[in-house]
Amino acid sequence: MKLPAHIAGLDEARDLPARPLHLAIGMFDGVHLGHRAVVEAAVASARNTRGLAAALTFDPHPSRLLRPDAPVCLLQPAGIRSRRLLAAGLDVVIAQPFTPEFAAVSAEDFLPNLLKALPELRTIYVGENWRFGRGRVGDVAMLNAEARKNGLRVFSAPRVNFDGEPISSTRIRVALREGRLDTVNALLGYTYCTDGVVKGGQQLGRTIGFPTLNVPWAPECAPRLGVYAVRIRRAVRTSDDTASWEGVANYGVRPTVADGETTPLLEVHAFETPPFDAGDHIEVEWCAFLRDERRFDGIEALRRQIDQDAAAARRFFAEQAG
Ligand SMILES: Cc1cc2nc3c(=O)[nH]c(=O)nc-3n(C[C@H](O)[C@H](O)[C@H](O)COP(=O)(O)O)c2cc1C
Ligand SMILES: Nc1ncnc2c1ncn2[C@@H]1O[C@H](COP(=O)(O)OP(=O)(O)OP(=O)(O)O)[C@@H](O)[C@H]1O
Repeated sequence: MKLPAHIAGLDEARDLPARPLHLAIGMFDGVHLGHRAVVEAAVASARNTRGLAAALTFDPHPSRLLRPDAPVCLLQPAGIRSRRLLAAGLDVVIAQPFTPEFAAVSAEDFLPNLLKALPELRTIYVGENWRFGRGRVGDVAMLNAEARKNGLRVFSAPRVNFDGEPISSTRIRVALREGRLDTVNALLGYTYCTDGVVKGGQQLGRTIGFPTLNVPWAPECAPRLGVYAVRIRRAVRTSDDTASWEGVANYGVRPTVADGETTPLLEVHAFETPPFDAGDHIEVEWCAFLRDERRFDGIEALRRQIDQDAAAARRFFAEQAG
C-alpha cells in the first residue's frame, strides 16, 4: 500500500501502516531551524528502526479558536508547511483540526488519546519549551511522566538559539514585518519563499524599461512594504529543473502610480526575461531588503530609482556568489 504523505487529522490515522511511529509535535509554522532539530531527531530514529517519521501539526493555529480577536498570523499556508516538513525527511504529516473538542482535552488525557489514534506510537519529539493540553498546563516534565505510564519515550530537543536568543516563529514574524530579511533567512535556515500565479498588469513597467511579473498574494503575515532582491523559479517543477532568475521586486501599494491603493502587490522585475506569463505558478525567494517603498514626483524619478534598485540587487547577488 502506498503511504499517504498527508493525513487530515488523527481520526484518519488508521490508514497508517503498522510500523513503529516516531512523532514530532508542534505547529511548525515556518519550519525553522529549531523545528528542524525536533523533526530531524524523529527522522533519524525512524530510519534506524525501520519505523515511520511523522509530524502532528494543527489547522488552524490554536489562537484562531482561543484568541479569535487577535489570532497569530502565519508565516506560510498549511500546504507549504507540509511540503517543507516532508522535505525535511518526514514520511507523513498529520494535520489535526484544532476544534473546540480537541482544545478541551486535558493534559492528563492527551497521551492516552494520542495512543488510541496512533497505536504504533513509540517516541514523541518536541522542543523543551513545548506545552500541551487544555490551558497549556502540560510541560515536558509532565510529558515524560505520562509517557512512562503509557510505555512511550520522549525526546525533547534543547532550544536552538541564534545570536543568543531562542529561535521561534514569533521572532521570525516580527523580523519579517520589520524588513529584517537577513534575520528572517538566518532563523529559517533557508530563504523566505512565497508563491503565486502571475497576473497581467497595466504594462506601464514595460514602457519605463522595467517589465514586471505581477504576483497577487495575500499573506497572513505580510513582509515590510518595500523593494527586495529576489530569485524566481517555476513553483511546480521536476527535480532536474533547477532554472532560476534573479531580479528586483517591489512589494507595495505603488503610491506614485496608484493613488489610494491599499492592497499591496508583489511585482518582480527579472534581470533576464523569464519564460513566465499570466497564469504561470511561480515561486519567489526573498533574498534581501533594499529600501522602503516611496512616492516619487513622476515616473522619471521612479524609473531612475528602480535603475539604482536593480544595480543594488545585482551587487547583492554578486557579493553572495563571490
Ligand atoms: C524594483 C521596483 C521598485 C519600485 N518602487 C516603487 C516605489 O518606491 N514607489 C512606487 O510608487 N512604486 C514603485 N514601484 C512600482 C511601480 O510603480 C510599478 O512597477 C510600475 O508602475 C509598473 O506597474 P505595471 O507594470 O503593473 O503597470 C516599483 C517597482 C519595481 C519593479
Ligand atoms: N528554537 C527551538 N529549538 C528547539 N525546538 C523548538 C524551537 N522552537 C520550537 N521548537 C519546538 O518545535 C515544535 C513546534 O514549535 P512551535 O511551532 O509550537 O513553536 P515556535 O516556533 O516557538 O512558535 P511560536 O513562536 O508561534 O510559539 C515544538 O515541539 C517546539 O517545542
